[in-house]
Amino acid sequence: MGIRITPSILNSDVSDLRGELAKIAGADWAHVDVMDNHFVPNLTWGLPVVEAILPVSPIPLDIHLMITDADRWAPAYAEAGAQSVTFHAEAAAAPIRLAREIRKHGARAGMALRPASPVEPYVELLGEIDMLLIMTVEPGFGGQSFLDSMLPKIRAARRAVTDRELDLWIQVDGGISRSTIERAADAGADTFVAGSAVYGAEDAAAEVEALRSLAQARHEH
Ligand SMILES: O=C(CO)[C@@H](O)[C@H](O)COP(=O)(O)O
Repeated sequence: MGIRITPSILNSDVSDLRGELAKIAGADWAHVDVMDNHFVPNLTWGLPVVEAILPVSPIPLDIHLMITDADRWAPAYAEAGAQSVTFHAEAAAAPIRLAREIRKHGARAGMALRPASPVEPYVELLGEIDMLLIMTVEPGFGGQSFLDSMLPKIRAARRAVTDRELDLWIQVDGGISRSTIERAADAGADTFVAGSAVYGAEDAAAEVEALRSLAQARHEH
């Protein structure tokens, strides 16, 4: 199973996004949190900022939409050139149609679940998406503690993927660091968002590699 490290730029120095993206050139994707102050109590950036950083990013962009009107906005991020676009299951009125539309524009389609949302109601939908994002903190802010209570959900998702022989990545987001990534990898996650762990480190590039080795070692275990 492949491992992907996808650092979140939420807690980077946003006055220098180009420079901050350059620091994580060795990662797989840059994770970009779009928040609308409705779905979550925080406001970040939207399509114009994503369009501005797409051409200067050394790695593909992974867009995580924490917005209420996902059906309206998600396809535009795919059309702009994001490699992956993730909407929240709780926010999408027509998740299957939306996933198909994202894919039609050439991007990978992701679906995210808040901590309170179980995976079971969505298992029949997994064949329509490329990635399931399991939030391991309450969405909205970086720097929170990893919720160990999400481990059974990650395990349940991994079981569903294995049973159905799906080619689906399981991404975890929130509180991922050197001290939590192994637990998430053991439970079945293969794609890891890390915000403050990477941008709070002395050497962001080295931190990406440290996280990658820890997760890789668990999967080879
Ligand atoms: O989506 C979010 C927060 O809602 C994340 O992507 C955070 O940016 C992760 O930050 P850390 O928990 O790793 O500091």
